[in-house]
Formats: sequence, structure tokens, C-alpha cells
Amino acid sequence: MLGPAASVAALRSPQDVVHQLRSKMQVLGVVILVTFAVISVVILHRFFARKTFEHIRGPSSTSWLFGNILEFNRQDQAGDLDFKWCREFGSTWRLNGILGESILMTADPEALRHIFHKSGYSYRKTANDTEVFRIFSGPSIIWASGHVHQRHRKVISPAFSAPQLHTFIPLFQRNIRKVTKIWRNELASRPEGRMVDCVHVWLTKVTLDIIGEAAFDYSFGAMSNAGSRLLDVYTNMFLETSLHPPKLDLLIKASWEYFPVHVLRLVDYLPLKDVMRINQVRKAFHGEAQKLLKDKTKRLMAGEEGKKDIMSVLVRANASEDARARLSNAEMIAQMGTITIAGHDTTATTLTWLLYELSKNPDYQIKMREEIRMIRSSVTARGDTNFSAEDLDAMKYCMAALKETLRYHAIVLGLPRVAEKDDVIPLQYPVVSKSGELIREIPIRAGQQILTSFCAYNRLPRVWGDNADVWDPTRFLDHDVKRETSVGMFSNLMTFSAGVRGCIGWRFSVMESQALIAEILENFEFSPPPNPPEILRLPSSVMAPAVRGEKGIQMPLQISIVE
Ligand code: HEM
Repeated sequence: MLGPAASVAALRSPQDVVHQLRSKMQVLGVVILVTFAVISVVILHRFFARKTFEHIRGPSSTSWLFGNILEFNRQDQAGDLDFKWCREFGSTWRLNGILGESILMTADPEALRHIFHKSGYSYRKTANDTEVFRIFSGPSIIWASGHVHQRHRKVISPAFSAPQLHTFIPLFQRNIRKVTKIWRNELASRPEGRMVDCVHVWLTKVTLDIIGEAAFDYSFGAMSNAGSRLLDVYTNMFLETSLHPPKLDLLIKASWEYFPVHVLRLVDYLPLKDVMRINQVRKAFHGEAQKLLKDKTKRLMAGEEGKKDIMSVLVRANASEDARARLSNAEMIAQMGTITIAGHDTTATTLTWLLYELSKNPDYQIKMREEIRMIRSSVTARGDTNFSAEDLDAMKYCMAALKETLRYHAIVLGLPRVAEKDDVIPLQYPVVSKSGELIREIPIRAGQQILTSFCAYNRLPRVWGDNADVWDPTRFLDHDVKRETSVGMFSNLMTFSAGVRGCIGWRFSVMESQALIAEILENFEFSPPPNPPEILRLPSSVMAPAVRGEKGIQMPLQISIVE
């Protein structure tokens, strides 16, 4: 029997197919030609440009064409090379990029503070990241830069304020109870009272339904398996587009830095794997977001009592702005895809790693459960049924476990940035140069690339102590780890990035996690499955878990009911 793609092809005439193939070959031909022209210019530019990183130590190049980039993208486990290089060369080192580019890589707290906090927009995103965000979301906050980004941030920020987010706690609790009910029913049907399940699947479903409802008053129907069209096109996007990019993708994308922005718009038509996948996702989000925006604007015009979802708050905030500071319809629509994607897989994956660590640390898991039960008694005693925000904040063991997981399993491993102008980056921890001198600051030339390593910073022994390589939440309990610098959005961690472009949804994620952890651990116990498989950290854009030798995202854990 023919598959759907084959049946569609069978409906076209042979001339159509040949014509289509020819046009695709022509596009590819032009792309390859232009890329080679750009590559020649780049090589010449690199040859004559002023060198500023050459004295810094780093790994030797493993390929004349790719430098260290191929091995970095193909590492066995996410972060392996960051940790190795950081141990070998200190918290700042030099990496060989494509076609002999010198890249500065750093996990140094002062350098991170300088790049993300102090320099405003002087360190921009790479052309590759900017284009991928544009293709996926359109003109949204995560794509915008400079004063346009400032305008987005001003309109969107009120929707992420603490008082606004507190109103979502019952919504978080209502949704996680659906998972609790499904797991309880499933476990009741098993005579042994245990099951092994991929917790990531369920956490992804519940966080997707939560973001749908909280952000847009929209139902993704993930938990009910009703599955909206959006869910179908979007599932597994991160993994499919970012894991092990082909060599040609890496080469083409490295050349984007040298194209003018309007030429880069042609990227939409490139037959690259992730471009085609992401294009599809954007179109699906665009259609739904358009309908939602229309509905919410109509309600606002009719003077109806506004809903509390993030998009409704945004529509009201936007309407009250001065006309020049407002977001356009296209910009409003673009936020839906960004907020959905930035706002659920990230939290789901972090919580998956948390349950994994708890399965290996039963004593700490028991402490968390005892704490939840103690606070439950006081909730019941005052006649309430749900934990309030204050109750959740009072769960110190739970909060410490969440912080430690965000530290130890930084799901965004780091971010690349490009210097907009010549600058000098200060270091908190000086490194030794090739000739044995101490380097305390590094001159940067406009256009040079810096790869920041959040995962390596989050494990620096000088910041986190000698046991930085161990998952140990007690470091966040009673004693305040003395740190010489403060970076990041939350608890001195770089996991949510930092500064003007730091994660706008960090507080949403933390509150949601607090509510989900309390409900899940009050009801269930987690342990490793029989014959526990080796769990890997996949080097994809969100560091997902996998089982060695098997495909796709997986985290099999044994679940049983706590009586
Ligand atoms: C564990 C959970 C999360 C992690 C680790 C995380 C991490 C990050 C990081 C590293 C960035 C910077 C990206 C860049 O500069 O390219 C970012 C930006 C962003 N995040 Fe999150 N995030 C999380 C949860 C959320 C949630 C729950 C939401 C929304 C509900 C959200 C919405 C956003 C948005 C809109 C941006 C773009 C901000 C801007 O460009 O100004 N994130 N996030």
C-alpha cells in the first residue's frame, strides 16, 4: 500500500514532479554557490582580522573545516565537553569554530555578568538563533532586539508579575490533579501496585495544558488525548530540529553571520530539515493565535470583565500603552508560539530530571513528603483544601530540590552571543595563557562570538563548593553558600539566563513547579525501575533525557501510590 506522501505524488503529472525537482535543485544550487562565495570572503576576513583570543588556551582543533564545532554538537552527553574543558583550562577558554573562527567560551561569573547584565544589548544573539526564532515565531519577544525588544518586554512584563502569577496556582493544582487521577486509576488496576512509566510524557502533557489555559485560555487537550492540531504539529519539535544537526546545516548556518538581514529572509525557502519543520509549526500557531487575539480584542472593546490569562492581560496592557509603544497585531500573534514553546517543555523537562534524582535519593524524597504532609495538616486545620502560595513557599526541602535540579540539570546548556562593538570582558577567575601569564580580562573585537556555558558555571566548585558535581539539595537549605558575585534571574543560577533578555517566565516556572511537586509527591513514590537503564542527557536545545541505545525522549521510573 502507498503511504500518504506517495499517494499525493501519484496525483501529480510526471512533468509537475520534474519541474518541482528542477526548481528545488536550482534553489539548492544558488544557495551552495552563494555559500561558497561567502565562505571565501570569510576566510580572507579571518586571515587579516585582528586576533584577540589566540593567547587563550583551549582544545586543539579536531577538523580543519569544523574546528571543535562538530564534536561539540555530537558529544555523547550534553555538557560533557563543557565540564571537561572547564576542568582542563579553567572557567574561560578558546574554542575553534568553523573555518578557523576563534570563539571565546566562558563560565566565569564576572564575564557572564558583564555580557548579560551590564552590557544591555551590546552582546546580540547570533544570526542563526535570530533567524530560527523569526521562522518559528515571527516578530515575537524572543526574536526582537534592541529598542524593539525593550518595547515587547515592557508590554509583556505585567503579565508575568508575581501577583498576576499567584492567580494561576489553583489552575496549576486543578491540572496536575488530572494526572494524579489517571496514575491512581492505572495503579489500582495493577495487582503489584507499581508501574514503570515515562514521567516526561505526562509532565509534558500537563505543562502544555497549563500553559494553554494560563497563557491563552486555550485547550491543547494534551491530557485528554483530544489533541488539538497545534499539538500534532509541534510534538518533539525541539528534538527533531536540534539534535545532531547535519554537517551541511552547520556550514550554511555559520555563513549567515555574513549575510545582510534582508537576504536572510530567503532562509524560509531553504530545504533544511529544521527550517521546514519550524515553518510548519509557526503556520499552525499563527492561525490559532489570530483567532484568539480577535476574540480577546472584541471582549476588550465590548468592555467585558477581562479574563486573567496572559494574552488577555497583554491585550489590555497593550491598549493602555502610548500608540508608539504598542505591539502590532503581528507582534501580538507571534507571542503565542514563543510563550507556549518556551513555557512548557522547559519546565516539564526540569521536573523530569527532578523526579529522576529523587528516585535515586529516597531519603531526601521522604523528607520532602514529610514536609508536604506537615503543611497539609495545617492547611486542613484551617479548613482549606488547597495549598496557598505561602504554603508552597514554606516547603523548604521542596524548594531546595527544585533549585538544585535547575543548577545540576541546566536544560539550556548555554547561549551564544556576538559582540556588537569592541569591548573588554573582565574575569572573576583569571586563567593562565599559553605563555603562562595570568589573564584577568579579555579584549573583544566587534563581530567576535562568545559561547557562554550555563551548565559549566552552574557546576563551578569555586561558586558551589567541592561537591558541585553531585546533586545535593542541602546546599540550598539553611546555609547560604557564600558567593562572590551574583548572576542570573533566580538563586544565582544561570539556567534562566540573565539581564534584559533573561527568561521572562522564570517565576511562572518556579510557581508551577512548586504546585506540581507538592501534588505529585504527596501521592506517589518514585524509584528506579528494575534493571535501571543508563539515562543520557541529550545535547538538544532543551536537554532532554534518553535511554542509551534507544530512540527518543525517555525517563522510565517506577511509580507507586503513597499510602
Ligand atoms: C525551567 C524552565 C525554563 C527555563 C530553563 C527557561 C530558560 C530560558 C532562557 C535560557 C531564556 C533566554 C533565551 C535567549 O536569550 O535566547 C529564556 C527566555 C524566555 N523564556 Fe524561559 N525558561 C523556562 C520557563 C519559561 C516559562 C514557564 C515561560 C513562559 C510562561 C518562559 C518564557 C520565556 C520567554 C517569553 C523568553 C524570551 C524572553 C526575552 O527574549 O526577553 N520560559 N528562557
